[in-house]
Amino acid sequence: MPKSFLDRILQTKLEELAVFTMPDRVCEQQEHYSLKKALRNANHELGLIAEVKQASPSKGIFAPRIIPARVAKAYARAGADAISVLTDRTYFHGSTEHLREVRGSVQLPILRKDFIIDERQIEEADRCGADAILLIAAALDPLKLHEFYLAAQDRGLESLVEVHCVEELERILRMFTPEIIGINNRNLKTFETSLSVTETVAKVVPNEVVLVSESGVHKAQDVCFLRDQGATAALVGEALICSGSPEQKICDLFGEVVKSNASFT
Ligand SMILES: O=P(O)(O)OC[C@@H](O)[C@@H](O)c1c[nH]c2ccccc12
Repeated sequence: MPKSFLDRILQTKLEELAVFTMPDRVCEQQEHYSLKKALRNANHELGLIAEVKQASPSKGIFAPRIIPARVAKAYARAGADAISVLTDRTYFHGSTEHLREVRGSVQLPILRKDFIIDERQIEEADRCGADAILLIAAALDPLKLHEFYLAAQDRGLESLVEVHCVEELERILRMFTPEIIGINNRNLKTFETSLSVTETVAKVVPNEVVLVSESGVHKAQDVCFLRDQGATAALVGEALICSGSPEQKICDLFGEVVKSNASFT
């Protein structure tokens, strides 16, 4: 059997973690912002986590010259409820530096987007200014995932638990009920996206959970569709970054801000 792409990414992570050094704290951290509360109290009819993303394994580098802090400020001005920052260097050209820069530029919850397989990465996220971390069900067994979820909680960090299919979700739900569940519309083998993944998996997500639909959102109809499936929020990267004007694109996709509580500096 050829190794799956996720296996390759996880192998690289292991190698990187072998030479890991813990960074200093970004600043005397104030209280964490709550991702869950921000999404429940969204500025648009569907919440938005806007992602700072320069590259992906399927597309290569599509935004070589973005300035993360500047992009994050534009997202905040347009009414994004939270910011996701990719920190994986090898496959997504991100970095924890981006996380620090974004932390210094917006007063919104920040999600650290990476492949977390070691508790040290949770402390690192905290030190670099994140408010939440991503935990990928396909990368962790449910026991480990729950352990990391609790470790994050101990630090005041929330977790977005990402699944790709009903089976993955059911395995997690047998163990515990996460407060925020992300359904990734991207097939990790083919990299194709289909919002029908959210349509199928959303039916199994308990009502009280904050449901985030991730990847493959490009049009205003996509946003309407996801709202109809019961999503609380969408996580959007490429469509915003590649648009040339993230502010305009957010307005095109999400419409008018229905309630302005965005704060930014
Ligand atoms: O650029 P898109 O199609 O809007 O997707 C954003 C986000 O969902 C995607 O970057 C993502 C979802 N889950 C991940 C896990 C690791 C790395 C990246 C991701």
